[in-house]
Amino acid sequence: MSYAVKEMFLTLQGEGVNAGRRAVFVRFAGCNLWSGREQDRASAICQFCDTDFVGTDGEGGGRFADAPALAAAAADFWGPDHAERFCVLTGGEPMLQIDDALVDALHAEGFVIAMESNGTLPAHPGIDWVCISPKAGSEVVQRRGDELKLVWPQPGSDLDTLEGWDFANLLIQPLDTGDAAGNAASEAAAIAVVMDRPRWRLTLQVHKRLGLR
Ligand SMILES: C[S@@+](CC[C@H](N)C(=O)[O-])C[C@H]1O[C@@H](n2cnc3c(N)ncnc32)[C@H](O)[C@@H]1O
Ligand SMILES: Nc1nc2[nH]cc(C(=O)O)c2c(=O)[nH]1
Ligand code: SF4
Ligand SMILES: [Mg+2]
Repeated sequence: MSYAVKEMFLTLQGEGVNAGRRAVFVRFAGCNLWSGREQDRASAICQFCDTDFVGTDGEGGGRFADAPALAAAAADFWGPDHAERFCVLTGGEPMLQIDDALVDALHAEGFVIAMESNGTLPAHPGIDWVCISPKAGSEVVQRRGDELKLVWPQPGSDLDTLEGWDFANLLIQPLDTGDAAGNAASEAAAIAVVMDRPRWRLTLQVHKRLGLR
């Protein structure tokens, strides 16, 4: 199978339990909860997306003919050292494209594989770190994993229900509204959740604060 990748880059994981870790990001093109076109945003299931995942024209992006080609490109971004190789598969919705061949090829290059998914498709069992970020109004089938990362506030999502799922870490991530006042309100709302429910921890998108990708 070939893979449509919007962009690929080396950075720090900015979110979640692995925040601060050196990582190659592979951003797959396409999502099942929004077309990615601004004119469709208001009618999409997921309306707050902060990401351009349309097409394959980003830096490091392209159509990769097969899994070894994609994995070799990720290894090039990491560099020759094999120690601690870590990649994050995101998008868009990465589970639309991740398959056995890709997981095997990334493992063969020595990568620990993390994934950021909306959970509407089952996670590939070979993924080493599964992060699920549920979206209100979607049917989440992947109800177990390493971290559940809820963007907040999110009308229609129920914290009690999510606490019943099988995740090792429960994280609240303030909604990036695109403006300072909105972001301050999101942060206050997220802090209030943690103060009220000690099972949850605050996670911030630190790459945005640091000016990283
Ligand atoms: C762009 S998504 C791609 C992966 C997958 N489609 C998903 O939604 O989990 C990556 C992460 O960014 C989060 N995210 C998207 N838009 C956001 C926003 N405006 N504010 C905060 N987090 C956001 C998502 O919830 C997800 O955890
Ligand atoms: N640095 C950095 N960390 C991230 N963690 C999750 C991201 C994503 O868009 O999936 C992301 C991203 O876009 N950049
Ligand atoms: S599910 Fe993820 S990639 Fe798709 S629109 Fe929502 S945040 Fe963006
Ligand atoms: Mg992002």
